[in-house]
Amino acid sequence: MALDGKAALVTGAAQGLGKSFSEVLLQHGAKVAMLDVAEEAGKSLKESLDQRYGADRSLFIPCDVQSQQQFKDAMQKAVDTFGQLDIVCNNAGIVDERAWEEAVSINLMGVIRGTYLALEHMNKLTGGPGGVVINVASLAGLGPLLSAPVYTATKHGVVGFTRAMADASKVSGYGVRFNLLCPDFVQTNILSALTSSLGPFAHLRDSTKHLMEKHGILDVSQVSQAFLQLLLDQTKDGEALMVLGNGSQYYPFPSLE
Ligand SMILES: NC(=O)c1ccc[n+]([C@@H]2O[C@H](COP(=O)([O-])OP(=O)(O)OC[C@H]3O[C@@H](n4cnc5c(N)ncnc54)[C@H](O)[C@@H]3O)[C@@H](O)[C@H]2O)c1
Ligand SMILES: CC/C=C\C[C@H](O)/C=C/C=C\C=C\C=C\[C@@H](O)[C@@H](O)C/C=C\CCC(=O)O
Repeated sequence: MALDGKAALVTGAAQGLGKSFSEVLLQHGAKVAMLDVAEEAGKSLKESLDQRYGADRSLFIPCDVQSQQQFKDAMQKAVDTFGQLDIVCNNAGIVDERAWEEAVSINLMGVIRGTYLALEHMNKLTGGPGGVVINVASLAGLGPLLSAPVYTATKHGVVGFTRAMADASKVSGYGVRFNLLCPDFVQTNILSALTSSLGPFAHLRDSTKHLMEKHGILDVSQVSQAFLQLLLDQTKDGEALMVLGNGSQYYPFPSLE
C-alpha cells in the first residue's frame, strides 16, 4: 500500500478531522501516533482501531499541543515506538473568540511547535529521513471569517508560517515538504459548538450560517481524501489545498518576486 512502512503523527486525532486522517493513514499502511487532550475519546478510538488494524499499528498519547514538554515527549515516544517519523499533521484547533489567547496558543503556536519538533526528527541535515508536514488551516486562512477574527488570524498565520517553512526547507536542503490543508465548513464538533464559540461576535452567527448554506457542509471523508492526495503528491511543497463542496483545488497564491 501507498504508505507501507511509513510512520505518521496526527494532533487532535481523537475526533473530527484528525480521527479521519488517522484512519486514512492506517487504511493505506502507515503506523499512526494519535495525540489529543481528549483522553477518553482517544483511548476509545485506539481500542476501535486495534480491532481493525492490530495493536501495533497505532498509538494514542494524551498531549496538549500548548505544552512544549508534553509535545516533545509525545513525539519522542512516537519515534521510539515506530523508529522514525515520516509524516506529521498539525491538526488540533479550536474556535473560541472569547478565550482568544487560548485559540492563538493552540491554533498557531501549537502548529509552530509541532512543525519545529517534526523538523528536529525529519531534517536530513541532522541525520533525519526527510518527510512531510501537513498543517491544517482553513478557508478562513485564505479569507476573512467576520464572525471569528482571531480564528481567522490564527489560520492566516498558519498559512504564512507554513509557506515560509517550505521556502526555508527548499533553500536549506532539509528534505522536508510543508503543505497546507484549507477545508471549507466540515461537520464536526467545531461547527456543532458554533453557537457558543463566537463570543463578542455571536451577533454575526447568522451571517456565518448563511455562508454555510451557500458553501455547503463537507463530510470528514471528503477532507481526508484530499489530505491523502496532498500527502502522496511529492511535487507539492508550500501549497495550500482547498477542500470545497465542488472538489479540491490548490490556492493560486500570487507571486511577490
Ligand atoms: N470543522 C470545520 O468546519 C473546519 C474547517 C476548516 C478547518 N478546520 C480545522 O480542522 C482542525 C480539526 O478541527 P475539527 O473540525 O476536526 O474539530 P474537532 O473539535 O472535531 O476536533 C479537534 C480535536 O482537537 C483536539 N484538541 C483541541 N485542543 C487541543 C490541544 N490543546 N491539544 C491537543 N488536542 C487538542 C480536540 O480534543 C479534538 O479532538 C482544526 O484545526 C480546525 O480549525 C475545521
Ligand atoms: C466560525 C468558524 C467555523 C468554522 C471554521 C472552519 O475553519 C470553517 C471555515 C469555512 C469557511 C470560511 C470561509 C471564509 C470565506 C471568506 O473569507 C471568503 O473570503 C472566501 C475565502 C477564501 C476563498 C478562496 C478562493 O479565492 O477561492
